[in-house]
Amino acid sequence: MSNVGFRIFKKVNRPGRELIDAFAGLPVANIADEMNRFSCVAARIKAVNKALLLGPAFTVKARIGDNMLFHKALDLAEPGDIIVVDVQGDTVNSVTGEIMMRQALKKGLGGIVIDGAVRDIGALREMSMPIYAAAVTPQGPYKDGPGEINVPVSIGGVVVNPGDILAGDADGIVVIRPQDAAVIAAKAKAKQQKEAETFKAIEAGTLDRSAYSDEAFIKKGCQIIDDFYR
Ligand SMILES: O=C([O-])CC(=O)C(=O)O
Ligand SMILES: [Mg+2]
Repeated sequence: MSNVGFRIFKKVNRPGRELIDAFAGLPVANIADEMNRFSCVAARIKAVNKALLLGPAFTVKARIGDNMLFHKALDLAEPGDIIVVDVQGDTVNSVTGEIMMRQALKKGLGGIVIDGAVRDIGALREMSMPIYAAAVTPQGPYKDGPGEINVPVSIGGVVVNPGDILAGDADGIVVIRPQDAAVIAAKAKAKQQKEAETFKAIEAGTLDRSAYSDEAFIKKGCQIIDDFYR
């Protein structure tokens, strides 16, 4: 493929729905913990509404301030897909709004993630489809291209390949490679169950706090002073 920067790959190697659904109901924080606390999209990319994100990535590399390729992705993406838009973090121009998001909703897309800005935020906040973005501005997009569809992109410091699994909640988004997904989902589920037991122990007053005892701190070299600061 020679026309780097202006090309469209129509096919995405999507993981099976069963593999994706293994993450349903798991807090994103627990999933990320089981990836050694890596692979989370930068905190500036936030949920616009309360809808939970889970699905395979359909990627767009957009020219700054331009959404021609994003519009094309709306036509090419399949129900359940998450359109991931890399505009290099630029927030001077919004690259989507209510008209486009109504089309995404109508198509049954899994969600939209933009390392950039949106507009028509009042309507987007009320939508049942998950939308994540870095900023809001009324200043709209141009529609000229170039750009690319379904190549690896970078959003919030994380590489996203077409077909990677994205999971998002109020905390943010984690990106999972399909080949690692089964193991990570199993570990995250076990962690969630362990946390449920921790919550019960907190209520029962039986939670083991020995890791934070005075002895544990002294062993680390901490000075513990039974007096006022003066
Ligand atoms: O003009 C655009 O392409 C973005 C927008 O506001 C909309 O989709 O409503
Ligand atoms: Mg609009």
